[in-house]
Amino acid sequence: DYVWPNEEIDDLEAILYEQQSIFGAPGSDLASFVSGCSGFGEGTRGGGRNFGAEWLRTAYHDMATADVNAGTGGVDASIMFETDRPENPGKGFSETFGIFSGAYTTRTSMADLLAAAAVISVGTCSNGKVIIPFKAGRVDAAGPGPSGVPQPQEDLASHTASFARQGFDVSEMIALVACGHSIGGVHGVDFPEIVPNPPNTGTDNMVTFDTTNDDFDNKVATEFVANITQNPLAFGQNETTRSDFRIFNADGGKVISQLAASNDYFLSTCTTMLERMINTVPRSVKLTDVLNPIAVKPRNLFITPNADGTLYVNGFIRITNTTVDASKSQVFIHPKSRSGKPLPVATATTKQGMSGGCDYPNCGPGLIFYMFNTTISAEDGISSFTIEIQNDAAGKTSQYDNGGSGFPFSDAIQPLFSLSNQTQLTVDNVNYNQLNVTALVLNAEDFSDISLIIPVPVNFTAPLSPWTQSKVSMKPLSKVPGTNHTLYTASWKAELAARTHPFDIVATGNKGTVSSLYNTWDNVPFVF
Ligand code: HEM
Repeated sequence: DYVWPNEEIDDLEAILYEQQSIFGAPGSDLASFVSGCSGFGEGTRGGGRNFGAEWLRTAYHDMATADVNAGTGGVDASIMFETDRPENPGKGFSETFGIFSGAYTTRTSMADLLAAAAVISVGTCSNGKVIIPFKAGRVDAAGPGPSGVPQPQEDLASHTASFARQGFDVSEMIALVACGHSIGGVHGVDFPEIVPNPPNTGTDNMVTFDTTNDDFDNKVATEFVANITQNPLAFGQNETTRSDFRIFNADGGKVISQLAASNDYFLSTCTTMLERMINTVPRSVKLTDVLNPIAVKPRNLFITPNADGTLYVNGFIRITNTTVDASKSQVFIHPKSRSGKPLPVATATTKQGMSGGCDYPNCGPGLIFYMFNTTISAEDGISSFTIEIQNDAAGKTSQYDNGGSGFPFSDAIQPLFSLSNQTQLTVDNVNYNQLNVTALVLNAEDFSDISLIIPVPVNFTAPLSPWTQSKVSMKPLSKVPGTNHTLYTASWKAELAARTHPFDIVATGNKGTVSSLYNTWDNVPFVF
């Protein structure tokens, strides 16, 4: 059962189900990039690019070098090191990386993001008819893997062998290729031997696989079977590159006819095949259970000291509309003090506009954001809270205690966003991000080290790099009058390429460690 916070799934859960949000990253609506399947990218490029198709092709090319018998390869983001290979032409890969690398963190692998990209792509392009169950836990490759993405000029025997290596038999190969080639098309700029490539008029000279290039549907099969297809890999000018023709006929045309006969059958087959595709991972990788939208999830929590020895505590709780009914439920926050002394109960409220959820149907429930605030004495402090919903969506009263010990939230150490800021500066023609953080630390004398820690890539110029820590020691600023809290401050500066990875504040001493982990820059005011 879910316990908050969960490093492995919190961000991916937001990417998948909190596509529309009152907050920014990581749920900053990656799905909007593929709205309508093509996404606004097509508009700005004058047509011819379909972001949904690019994301799906990227996930497949990442997986396609898997060797399931050896237990190697699969969705591991090795594709990021492999785009200079002849088997991986086109800008679809770099466009996909460009969109998703903003969500790549120490907690979310690029491989999980590429799998999520496939899920969101197909979800959007099918208008919610294909919802691929998503598991997290993929691990990024440290470098390129073997080559082996199937190419259109190869013969059927080599395609059959290639798909067998990936774990798909002939029938499954036919289905998986039909599913993939339901959206997008072949671009003349990348494959001039397959489709005409006159001077590019801004469409990259795309010829689509079927007449519904931004609908994930079985037209690719119906038009093939009816012999009216425009699919360049089936009846293109170049016979050698008619790989779809050879593959769709590999079993005498049985599977492609079944896929053509029923769109429902096509969609359910593709759900199964694509789920297997994204779950093809190296043997050493252990995936999580299938993710589901989390019913009650704290989203942003803040503590601010007042001048009179009290602490102002406020925050947001995200609740699914299958759990809460905004029109009649009442939501209460029960803070738990450090001292053991009872604290007043806070009422959480929502209002119009404080809602979110998915961009496309069937992806997840509606989400309602509740906010609360309370003032507590700094002496009592806060260590956690529980949530009570009266008259919930089922008409009952329910308590949410996060698996028993409450939702952890402590004034032992917290960044003070109102006293922090971020800025960008240029020194000697190099652009930097700078973060100036002020933090609240309780009983600072207990600690020998208080640091601001920000993960940065080991290698800024690699397509995908593991993380290392950039650590800055925090300096005491002043005591907060009437409390045992001290303000600490530190500044961190790094080249823009280091990006704004969420930051940690950690204090260590011989009595133990306290930390406030994974604080988003979105809450830090920007100063110009
Ligand atoms: C023998 C196997 C396959 C071959 C030879 C093949 C070949 C191709 C080629 C040549 C293109 C044109 C790319 C471009 O111009 O941008 C393409 C596009 C595409 N392929 Fe495949 N493919 C195969 C299997 C698959 C599979 C299994 C999937 C996914 C399940 C897939 C998904 C896609 C998608 C979505 C596009 C459209 C990309 C876009 O419009 O940007 N392909 N494929």
